[in-house]
Amino acid sequence: MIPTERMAAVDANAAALGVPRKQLMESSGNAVAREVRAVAGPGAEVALLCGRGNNGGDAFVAARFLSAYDVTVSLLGRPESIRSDIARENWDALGAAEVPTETVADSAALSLGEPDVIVDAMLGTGVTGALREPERTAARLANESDATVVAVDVPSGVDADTGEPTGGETDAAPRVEADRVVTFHDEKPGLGALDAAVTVADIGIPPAAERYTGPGDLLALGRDPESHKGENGEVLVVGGGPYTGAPSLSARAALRAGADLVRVACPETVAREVQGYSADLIVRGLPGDRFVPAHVDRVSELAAGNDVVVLGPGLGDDEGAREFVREFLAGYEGRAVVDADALRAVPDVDTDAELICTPHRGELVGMGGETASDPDERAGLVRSFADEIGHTLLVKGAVDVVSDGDAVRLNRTGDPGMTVGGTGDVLAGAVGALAAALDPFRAAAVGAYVNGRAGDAAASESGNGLVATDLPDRLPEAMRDE
Ligand SMILES: NC(=O)C1=CN([C@@H]2O[C@H](COP(=O)(O)OP(=O)(O)OC[C@H]3O[C@@H](n4cnc5c(N)ncnc54)[C@H](O)[C@@H]3O)[C@@H](O)[C@H]2O)[C@@H](O)CC1
Ligand SMILES: [K+]
Repeated sequence: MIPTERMAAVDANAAALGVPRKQLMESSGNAVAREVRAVAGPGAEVALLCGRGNNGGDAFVAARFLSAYDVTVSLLGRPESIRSDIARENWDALGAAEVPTETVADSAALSLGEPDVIVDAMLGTGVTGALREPERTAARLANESDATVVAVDVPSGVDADTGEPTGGETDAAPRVEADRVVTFHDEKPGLGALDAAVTVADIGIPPAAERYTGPGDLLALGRDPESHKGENGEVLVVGGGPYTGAPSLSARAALRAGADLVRVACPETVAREVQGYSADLIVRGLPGDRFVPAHVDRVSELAAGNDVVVLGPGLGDDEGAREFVREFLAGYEGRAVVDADALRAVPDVDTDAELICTPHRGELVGMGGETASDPDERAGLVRSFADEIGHTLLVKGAVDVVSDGDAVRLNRTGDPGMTVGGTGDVLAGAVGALAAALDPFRAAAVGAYVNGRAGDAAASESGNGLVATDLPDRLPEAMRDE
């Protein structure tokens, strides 16, 4: 089962793996033709109703695979209005294949005749709102016809995620009532509820497009261009004590990963140094040189005004800091990224907070989790441990494993040079900023992907001389969709 949004991401990941969309369209069209062959023998009359999006493009391809049939391709709209290059190229290819085509500019010109099969390729997952003309009339005619109606991907006017009419239940607008649906790659959540036979066609999307993060995962980042300061996330980094570099790196990474405001709560002894790292940070010094339980109230107060807390960078592993983490988490109900020395406390604390834990394999074991050398086995172990602790895990390694206890995603961006100290602090900060906008699982997966990409870019310049401070400023480029 794959929701529409995830399908678009997987599609983009497939393209990055060398299987571009036009190739997928070829496979989709081929699958549609196969479905037509399953319902009618050679010579049968087939009417293909095609929209101007890629759903229509699938049918242009199908028509080329149906040379043994009496095929008519009807384009609803003008050829100039075909929306993508790949659909237009397939439209143009129909001429060479001598497939009869017609264009239907308005509904008055629509007549279907008496075909044996109608292929509904008007609208797929790109539909918005109720069917407009001429699709609306075409859907009504298809529903009234005696032909077997084969829908491409999803019946036109049906929401693939919900199965509901796109115009809403109260709207009298018709949707296509298909006899059969040939959908691509995986079952869609909304199709099960329909009174139609659903075929899932494998269109050659490599399993790696789903298994690993890729540029498609960045589609989740689409920011609202109208947003104001503060709407893209406020992050509080809680760390420092024995180390000053760690909280500074996390904070800088959070800013570069898109947070609007980043505050750092740290012992006053290191506050000046953290502030010196970046004038863009708001630094709150706490009495003393280490975190202690007496700081919990003040930090909780600060945390309440933020979307996400990044807890742990540079905290140190003394008993006071450990107790601080336990008491803070016990009372915190928001979202937090937990890293480094704060990780050990997580399995013992009863908290209502929503946590993203970012251990490396050693820290995972320290938390009570297990690891394995076989990647599949390791992924399974991470998943069940995430389920057990009730939080999202991002386990760092040559291949990172992300799981919320249900879904699992692997990430293979990143360079061996990134084993240098501090890159984990950058990751935690980036995930913190992302978690202000995305759910924990996606924030972790996208964070791992972009952090690794920033590392790859840095390594291409500095090789093994890469240092963690090279990474934050490379995040914006790494977050850009290819
Ligand atoms: N991995 C994928 O996602 C793949 C998708 N493919 C096909 O691509 C389809 C999605 O393509 P598109 O994103 O181009 O979307 P559609 O083909 O669904 O078309 C969207 C276009 O239709 C028009 N439109 C939208 N709502 C309308 C309404 N209510 N009434 C009339 N016109 C309306 C708009 O011009 C819009 O741009 C899928 O359903 C599938 O058939 C396949 O080609 C292969 C792989
Ligand atoms: K359709």
